[in-house]
Order: sequence, then structure tokens, then C-alpha cells
Amino acid sequence: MTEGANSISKAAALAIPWPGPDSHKHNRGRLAVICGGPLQTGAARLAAAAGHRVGAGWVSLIAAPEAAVILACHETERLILERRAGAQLSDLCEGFDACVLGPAFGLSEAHAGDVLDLVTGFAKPLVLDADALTLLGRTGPEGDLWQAVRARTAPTIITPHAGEFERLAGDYAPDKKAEVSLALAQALNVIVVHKGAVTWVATPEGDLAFSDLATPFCASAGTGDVLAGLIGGLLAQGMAGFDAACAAVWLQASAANRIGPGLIAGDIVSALPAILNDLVPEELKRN
Ligand SMILES: NC(=O)C1=CN([C@@H]2O[C@H](COP(=O)(O)OP(=O)(O)OC[C@H]3O[C@@H](n4cnc5c(N)ncnc54)[C@H](O)[C@@H]3O)[C@@H](O)[C@H]2O)[C@@H](O)CC1
Ligand SMILES: Nc1ncnc2c1ncn2[C@@H]1O[C@H](COP(=O)(O)OP(=O)(O)O)[C@@H](O)[C@H]1O
Repeated sequence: MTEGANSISKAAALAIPWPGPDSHKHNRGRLAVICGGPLQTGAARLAAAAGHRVGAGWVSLIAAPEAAVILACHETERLILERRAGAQLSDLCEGFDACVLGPAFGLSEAHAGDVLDLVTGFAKPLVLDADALTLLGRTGPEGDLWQAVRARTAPTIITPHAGEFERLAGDYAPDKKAEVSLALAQALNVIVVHKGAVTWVATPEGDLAFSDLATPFCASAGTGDVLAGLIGGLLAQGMAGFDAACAAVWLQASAANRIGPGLIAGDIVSALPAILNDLVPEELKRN
């Protein structure tokens, strides 16, 4: 079944959108990243910074007041959107082109309700990662949330690591990673980015690609949050789901490889401009 799978190469990243003379911050893609509680803001900040670096022109972090104050102490370029009691995430995300939900979000019933609200009410491309996937695994195929994800018409990209994948689809043999990724993509009607030393990207239509490019120094907290943000940033700029996922996987691996030993997640974000400069059309290149 994996015979038709493509190895993700630089060509995937050459397809990313570039700004032109008519670009301004609001038409380069507006990305929303949903933040968790006040002690858990780092993961969303990593995702938001990655989405911003990869070209989204306007990136907002959406957080409850206690977390918004923490964000305000850290953020310079990202906008902070305070979520007052009773406000629905789907309402706050109106006007954004894509959204990332899950990194360090939380696992309570209220969080599960928020995930269901956004999955149902946000009709644009959505990246579900981390806690959003754990909550999805809890409801299982018969649950409201699973059914709501299946019913979405806008692209949904999920980015499970092996532990999160098992919560969604159960145990699998290591040599069946491609097959189980495709099966989950079909079962959930989503694009699956099944992370690890080999990362597989699978769609419900049967597209399949893989990357084994990334340094094992990627095995470090927050690197998956960066990947989720990269995908979100590319989706916000209008890239199709599978293309955005493949490009983000290549960019994350290439930026990480440029750092190597000592890598921590934020370094991937910092290494991106150099990687992008190697890809950008000549007239936009830094000299
Ligand atoms: N800067 C931050 O604030 C960060 C916050 N994070 C958040 O921390 C919370 C816990 O994240 P975890 O990723 O530990 O998720 P989980 O706590 O959901 O899963 C970890 C469990 O899964 C198992 N597992 C199996 N295969 C694994 C694999 N390939 N990679 C990771 N775990 C695997 C582990 O043994 C462990 O028991 C999430 O909310 C996450 O978003 C992380 O994203 C790291 C960075
Ligand atoms: N051994 C490895 N070799 C290459 N890449 C890895 C390895 N382990 C993890 N990664 C990559 O690092 C990232 C880790 O993501 P994840 O586990 O979700 O981290 P976090 O939740 O802390 O952000 C993924 O992109 C994954 O593909």
C-alpha cells in the first residue's frame, strides 16, 4: 500500500506562498492560535511564532484573561485576543483564515466543549494537535466530537505523535505506520500528519507522503507545536491541506537540521528565515 508514497522533498516547500507588491498584513493570511491556561502558554506561543515566521501576516493568540496577561508579558509581534467568560471560540475566530487548537490547551470537559464548538463552528482550515487529539480519542468514533470532525467540509489537519495516534486508532505494528495513517485519515475525514523519526502525511483520498529527513534532536518538547504552527501559517496563506502539511514537515526538518545538537523548539522558528531565503524567488532574496 505504501508503494505510491512520495518522499517529501524541497519541492514541497518551493510551493509555499510569497508576498508581492499588493501584499499587506491582512491579506497575507490571518492565523488564530488558541492558548491554554496561564501556566501553559508556551506551547501556543511556539505555534503562533512558527505560523508568523512562515508568512502569515497577522497572528493572534486567543486566551482567557489570566493567560492573556502572561502572553502580554512575552509577545511583541503577535496580537492577543482576550476571551471573556462565555465567549465562544468559534465566534472569536471569525475573520481568521486558519486556526491551530490543541497545544497545551487542557483536557477538562470545558475544553472538550471548546474543541467541539470550534470543530463545528469554524468553517476554515483547522489544525488539531496535542490535547485536542487526546480529547478526540476519548470520545472515540461514536462520539459527538469524532462525528463533528468527520462532518467538516473545510480542511482539518491532525498532527498526532505516536502516543496521540494510539489514543485515536489503537496499537499498530511499527512497519504499518503508513497504512494506519491512511486508515485514520479515511475514518476521520482529515489529513493526518503522523509524526516521528519518519513522519507520514496521509489524506482521505489516499495521498501518502513521508519524511525521514529530521534530526533526532527534534525529540525535544515543543517541536511538534512548531510544526502545528507552520501548518497553520501555510493554511492561513491559502495553501491546500496536503501541500501545507508536506511543506511544513520539510521546513521543520530542514530548520532543525541546521541547528542539530543543542536544538530546542524555538531554535527551529529562529532558523526559518535562512531556510526560507534559500527557497524564495530571486527578486525577493536577501542579499
Ligand atoms: N512549551 C510547552 O508548554 C509545551 C507543552 N506541551 C504540552 O504538554 C502536554 C503533554 O504533552 P505530551 O506530548 O507529553 O502529550 P501527552 O501527555 O498527551 O502524551 C504523552 C504520553 O504519550 C506517550 N507517548 C508514546 N509515544 C510518544 C511519542 N512519540 N511522543 C510523545 N509521547 C509519546 C508517552 O509515553 C506519554 O505517556 C500537552 O498539552 C502538550 O501540548 C508540549 O507540547 C511540549 C511543550
Ligand atoms: N527521533 C526523531 N527523529 C526525528 N524527528 C523526531 C524524532 N522524535 C520526534 N521527532 C519530531 O519532533 C516533533 C515532536 O512532536 P511532539 O512529540 O508533538 O512534541 P511536542 O508536543 O512537545 O511539541 C515531531 O515533529 C516529530 O516528528
